[in-house]
Amino acid sequence: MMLEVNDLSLRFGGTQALDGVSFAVEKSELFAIIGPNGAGKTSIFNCLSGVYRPQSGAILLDGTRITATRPDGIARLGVARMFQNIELFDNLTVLDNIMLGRHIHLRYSALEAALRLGRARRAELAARRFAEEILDFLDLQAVRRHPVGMLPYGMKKRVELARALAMEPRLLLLDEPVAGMNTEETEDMARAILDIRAELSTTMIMVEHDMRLVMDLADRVLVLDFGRRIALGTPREVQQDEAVLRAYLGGAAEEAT
Ligand SMILES: Nc1ncnc2c1ncn2[C@@H]1O[C@H](COP(=O)(O)OP(=O)(O)OP(=O)(O)O)[C@@H](O)[C@H]1O
Repeated sequence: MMLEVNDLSLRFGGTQALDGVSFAVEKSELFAIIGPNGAGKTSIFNCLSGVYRPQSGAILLDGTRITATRPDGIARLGVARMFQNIELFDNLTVLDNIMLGRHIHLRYSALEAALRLGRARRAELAARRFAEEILDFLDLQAVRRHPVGMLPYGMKKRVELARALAMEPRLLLLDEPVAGMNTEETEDMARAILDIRAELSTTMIMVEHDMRLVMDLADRVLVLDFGRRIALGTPREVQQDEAVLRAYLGGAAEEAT
């Protein structure tokens, strides 16, 4: 298993955000986490990326315990996150935003960087080549020199995805990747996610409210309600699960069936 989450609990004062949640994600899997508002989805992402520290339980990435690792350490271990709210630099170009995502891979000393010699120069060139590949891969070449602030919403999200991919993550966290998108933008994003899985074999965990997208794309789905795991299985399995239907009574899960 590439990721193991064992008996994770997280509390905020009187609120039990996560209550003994366990699941495991296989390498190259596209894993989804769903649940009604306040179910604990974002809390899991925040634990996985080191933003929150759970009171109990363990998170293992390729066997290494990362439960108490800080966000920068987790990023360096290869966990990248595409945020729900766009966190790009509006005044910088698409290419520069993507290059920034790459900087944690450029491990050279300040002196080398200043002199732009040897290792630094080679690393910079490799980063540039890789950024170009990602621009091709996500069909962003036409806007590479455009300031991100000028782009339409759907394309900004694609740049955000490109920046996360630039870290060559072994685990990519997608935080509501199609929130606020129209039908066409949603289809583009779905295709990009499928391309990433098919061609890069990146392991992905997606939190998403769009049931149709989750059911179409995910290999397996974890369903949370009030911080507890109520179901885990294939999209077909969770859609037929009694507890899931109850949690979503009158909600999106029924629409998707
Ligand atoms: N920083 C925090 N301080 C206090 N309570 C929090 C904090 N973060 C989350 N919570 C609480 O923990 C519970 C789970 O929240 P979380 O954001 O993980 O749910 P969610 O499933 O992502 O919800 P949504 O679908 O609305 O984004 C909620 O009751 C929420 O109010």
